[in-house]
Formats: sequence, C-alpha cells, structure tokens
Amino acid sequence: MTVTKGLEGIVATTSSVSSIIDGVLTYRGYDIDDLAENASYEEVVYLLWNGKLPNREELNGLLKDLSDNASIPQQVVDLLRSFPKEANSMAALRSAVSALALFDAEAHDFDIDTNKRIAIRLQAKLPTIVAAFARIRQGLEPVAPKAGAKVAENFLYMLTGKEPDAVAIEALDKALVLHADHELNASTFAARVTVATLSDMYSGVTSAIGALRGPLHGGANEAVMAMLEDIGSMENVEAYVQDKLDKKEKIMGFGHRVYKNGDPRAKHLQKMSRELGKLTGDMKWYEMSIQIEDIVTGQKGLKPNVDFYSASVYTALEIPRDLFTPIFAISRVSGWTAHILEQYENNRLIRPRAEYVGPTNQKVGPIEQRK
Ligand SMILES: CC(=O)SCCNC(=O)CCNC(=O)[C@H](O)C(C)(C)COP(=O)(O)OP(=O)(O)OC[C@H]1O[C@@H](n2cnc3c(N)ncnc32)[C@H](O)[C@@H]1OP(=O)(O)O
Ligand SMILES: O=C([O-])CC(=O)C(=O)O
Repeated sequence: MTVTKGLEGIVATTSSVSSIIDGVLTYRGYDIDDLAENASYEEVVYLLWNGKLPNREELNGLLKDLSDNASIPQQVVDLLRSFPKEANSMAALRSAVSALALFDAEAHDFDIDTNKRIAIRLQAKLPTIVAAFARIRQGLEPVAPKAGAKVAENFLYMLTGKEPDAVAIEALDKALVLHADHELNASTFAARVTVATLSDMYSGVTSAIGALRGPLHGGANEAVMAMLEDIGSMENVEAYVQDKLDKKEKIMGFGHRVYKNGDPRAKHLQKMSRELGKLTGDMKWYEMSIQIEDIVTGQKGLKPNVDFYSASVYTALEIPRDLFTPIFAISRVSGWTAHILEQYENNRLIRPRAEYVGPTNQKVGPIEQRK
C-alpha cells in the first residue's frame, strides 16, 4: 500500500463546479478575478448551482426564492436561545443547521429537484441563523430578514438591526463571491463523503460546517484576527512573528495545500482591507498585516491565503471576530450544495483504505490479569 498523508495530490473525483489549474481558480470556467469584479454573490450562487450565469429573469427568480425562504422556524430560534451565550458560533451554526432538517418535510427525499429546493433553503437560512445567534447571545431580539434584500445586505441588517451602508454591502458581497467554492477543500470533501452514503443534504452541510471550523481551514480567519489582536501594534510585529517562525509554529493565514505561488483570492481581500482601512481612518490592522506578509513571505516563501486579509476586512466592517468563520460558511454553503448535487447525480460510496500499523496477534486475557 502507498500511503499519501493528508491525501495530498490524490484526485478523488471529477467535478465541473470549480477548478484550480496552474494557480488559477475558476467557478464553472469563469476566472475568480472576473467574478470578483463583475458578478454579485447571487449570480455566483446561480452559476454554481446551474452551470451558467443567470439572465435578469433567472436572477430575479433566485432573489425572490432566497428572500421567501430566509425566515427560520420558531423552534430553531428557541433552540438558539437555549444555547450557552458563550457557545462557539460555529458550533451553534452546526447544531442549528442540523436541527433545521427536522423541520423540513422534504429533508429525506433524494431527487435532484427537491435537493435544489433544499439548497435554496440552506443558502437563505444560514445568514439568518448566524445573525440571530449573534444577537441572542448579546441579550438582543433577532431581527427578521428584510424582504427583497440580497444576502450581504440582509445579513448586515439582521446582525445590526440597522440599514447597512453601500460600501459595507459591496465589500461583504465581494467577500462572499471570493469564498463561494474551492474545488475539493476539506469541508467540501466532508460534505461529499457524507452524502455519498446517500445521506441527506442537511447531514452533508452539517459535516461541512464541522470541517470548516478548524483553524487549518476556515477557522484560520478568526485565528488571524486573534493573532493581530495578540500582537497589538506595529512595533511588536517583527518580534512576535520571528519568535513564532523560530519555534516552527504556524502563522495563521499563510500557506496552502494547492497554491504554492499564492492564492488568487488574497489580492482582492488585501485591496479591500486597504480601501476599508482608508475609509474608516484605521489602517492599523492592514499595515500590521502587510508587515507580517513581508516577514513570512520573505523568510519562508509562504504567501497569504484567502483567510489572511479577510480578517482585517471583516474587522473594518465591525463584524465580531467569532463570526468570521460563520460568514465563510454563509458563502461556502453555495459551493457545498453544488457539490452535493453533483455527488448525488453521479454517486459512488467514498471509502478509501488505511494501512494498518498497530499491534498484531493480540489475545483476550482475563480482566484481572490486564495492566
Ligand atoms: C480556506 C482555507 O482553508 S485556506 C488555509 C487556512 N489555514 C491556515 O491559514 C493555517 C496555516 N496554514 C497551514 O497550516 C498550512 O499551510 C495548510 C494547512 C493550509 C496547508 O497544509 P499542508 O499542505 O499540509 O502543508 P504543511 O502543513 O505540511 O506545511 C508544509 C511546510 O510548510 C510549513 N508551513 C505551512 N504553513 C505554514 C504557516 N502558515 N506558517 C509557518 N509554516 C508553515 C510547515 O511547517 C511545513 O514545514 P516543514 O516541511 O519544515 O515541516
Ligand atoms: O482548498 C483548500 O484546501 C482550502 C481553501 O482555500 C478553501 O476551502 O477555500
């Protein structure tokens, strides 16, 4: 047996959802740079689910479907109220999404059209869950979704209870576009493994949220902000980063399993971080990030990934740190569900092998004689 630790380089499926070839990321054949500049998040969602960009009528239909499905069952609101206020927001999201299945009469149907409807419900309801939990834990009432609002606007509105400004909506919308899909990343793989047993879409997305939470994956955006806060100010950057590198500790937001010459999404987030810093008059996090990048790339050749500058972008949008990874999930649910649909359409159980390296020829002895 040849063991490939971490499945590096293993091609486990074919997919037409997104690709990373020679460092270029495409969704359904559209370059991420093009989409980031010229498409809204909802256009990208339509693209991921349907393989084509929507015309005006199709986009309006999707916007209406998302708006019509944005409310969450009262039982799920009550469940969120029952969680400890200090609960991890990804754990709360994972549990609430799992509970949503119980209130969806179609949750266990396996035909593609039903699952396309479930995908709409999941995309519509995830922002509502994240915003509701964020308010409940502060002792505030959840804010009902705003009819007709797009995902980015609606999320900021439900989070703050105020009309968000156009700059914030535009920035969050672009961040959602950039995070929507990424080939066979760990959370998407988890989703596909789960549904390949012919389990349901809610189970697949629940598995994916669990996988995204870890700091080697989507949880890195929160970890980046924790690091920036820990460093505190520009004059501490060099010593802090050098110490970590000397101890061979990882710097969050750097490196990538697939990109070795840089993540094409990072430059967009870096630009957004700079522009938002200028607008808010607080360039501190951006400037510290640039200095960290100079040191880490200079010494290790490691480049920032999507999570590095998203931390300072979300901070400039005044989003609490522990909502960064849930926001990643709000976007990535479009990719997860596109992959789940693709898995159902051409399914085979995903079941690799392990090389056994444990003890052999063991015998069960009497319990009194065991050490
Ligand atoms: C949305 C996303 O999921 S993007 C990734 C988000 N994750 C992070 O930002 C966490 C920090 N980065 C990492 O841990 C890694 O780069 C990963 C998990 C992204 C990729 O991991 P892998 O492909 O398994 O690379 P691996 O962890 O084996 O690293 C290879 C070498 O680079 C080093 N390295 C990789 N990333 C980093 C880092 N961020 N800081 C310092 N050293 C690093 C490793 O220590 C290792 O060095 P060694 O060969 O001397 O032991
Ligand atoms: O592809 C990966 O391994 C991680 C990543 O960047 C993503 O999921 O966006």
